[in-house]
Amino acid sequence: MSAESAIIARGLTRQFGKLIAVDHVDLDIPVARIYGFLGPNGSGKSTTIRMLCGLLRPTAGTVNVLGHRMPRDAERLRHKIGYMTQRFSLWEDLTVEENLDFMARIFGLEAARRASRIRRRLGEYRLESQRTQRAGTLSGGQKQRLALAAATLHEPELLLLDEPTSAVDPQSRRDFWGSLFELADRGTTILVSTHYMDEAERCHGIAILDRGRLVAEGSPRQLSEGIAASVIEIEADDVRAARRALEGHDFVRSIAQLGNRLHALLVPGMSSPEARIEELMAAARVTAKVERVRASLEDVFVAATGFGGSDVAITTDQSSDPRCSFTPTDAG
Ligand SMILES: Nc1ncnc2c1ncn2[C@@H]1O[C@H](COP(=O)(O)OP(=O)(O)OP(=O)(O)O)[C@@H](O)[C@H]1O
Repeated sequence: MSAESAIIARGLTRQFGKLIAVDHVDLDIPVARIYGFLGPNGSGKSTTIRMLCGLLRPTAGTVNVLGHRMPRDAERLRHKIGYMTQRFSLWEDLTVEENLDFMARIFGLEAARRASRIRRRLGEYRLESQRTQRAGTLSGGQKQRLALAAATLHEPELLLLDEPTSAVDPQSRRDFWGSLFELADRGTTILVSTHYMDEAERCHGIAILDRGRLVAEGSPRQLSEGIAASVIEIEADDVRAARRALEGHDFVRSIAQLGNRLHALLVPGMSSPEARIEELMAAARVTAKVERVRASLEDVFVAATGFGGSDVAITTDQSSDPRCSFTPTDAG
C-alpha cells in the first residue's frame, strides 16, 4: 500500500445471484481527502461502501483499507472507521446523550474519555440543547448531526458516509459539509456517496459508477475538462422550439433544460459545434445565443452514464444497518 492511500481496491466485484452489482472496480483513495461516489440508483455505491467497511464479502478482488486486508481484518479496522448510512440508525427511544454514551461504550472508550468526547461532540454538532431529548423526536438535520457525532466519537481515521444528506434541507447539507471539511483538515479520510451534483463538486476526487462499473474518475476539474462531449449552451426566446430543433440529430447526444437555457451535449470532435447549432436555430427561426461552455459535473455525469438522462433520483436504502456487526456476510 502506498503511504498516501487510505483505500486501495483492485478488481472489486460483488454478485447477487446473476446480478453484478459491483464490477471489477479499482480504487485509490488518498488520505485526508474527501472522495465522492456519484452514480444513479442501483449503480453499486452502497454495495461498494459495504465491502470497504467489511460488512459485505466481495465475490472477487482485493481491498486494503488503512493497511488492513478486508474483509479478513474487519474486526481490527472497526476502531479506525466510522460508518453512517442514509437511514437514521441510532436508537430513537434513547436521548441524544444516551445514544452517544452507548456508542462510546461500543467503541470501548473508558469513562473519563467518554464524558469529555461526548461533551465535545455535543458542542461541535450543536446538540447541547437537545441533550436530554429522545433521538426519535429530533428534526432531520439534528438526527443527521447526531449520527455524525456518533460516527466520529472514536476519532476514526476513515469515515464512510452512504448518502448522508439525503433526508435533510439545503442549509443542513451546507452545515454538514462544513463539518466534513473540518474533519478532513484534521486528517480524516472521507468517502461519501451522493446523488447531489453540488456535493460531488465539493469533493477532492470523484468516482462515477454506472451499473456497477467505474466509468469516470478524477477531480471535478479533471472530469469537466476530460468530458467526451462538446457542451453547448443555448439561451433562446422560445426554449421549446429550440429543443425541438435539436431533437433527432445524431450528433446531439443529450439535451437538458436549465430555466430558459438548454445544455446540449454533442458528440466529441466536431469542428465548430456552435456554428452547427446556430444553423439549426436559424432554420427553425429561433432567436438564440449559442456558446460553448465548460462542462458542469451534471454534464459529465450524463456523458459518463451513457447519455441516459440527467435526472438523478433519490431513494432510501433499507438494506444496511451499521449497528448489527462488522461481520462480512454473503447474503448482504
Ligand atoms: N443484498 C442484496 N441482494 C440482492 N441484490 C442486492 C443486494 N444489495 C444490493 N443489491 C442490488 O445491487 C445493485 C446495486 O445496489 P446498491 O444499493 O449498491 O446501489 P446504489 O448505487 O447504492 O443505489 P442507491 O443510490 O439507490 O442507493 C442494485 O441492483 C441492488 O438491487
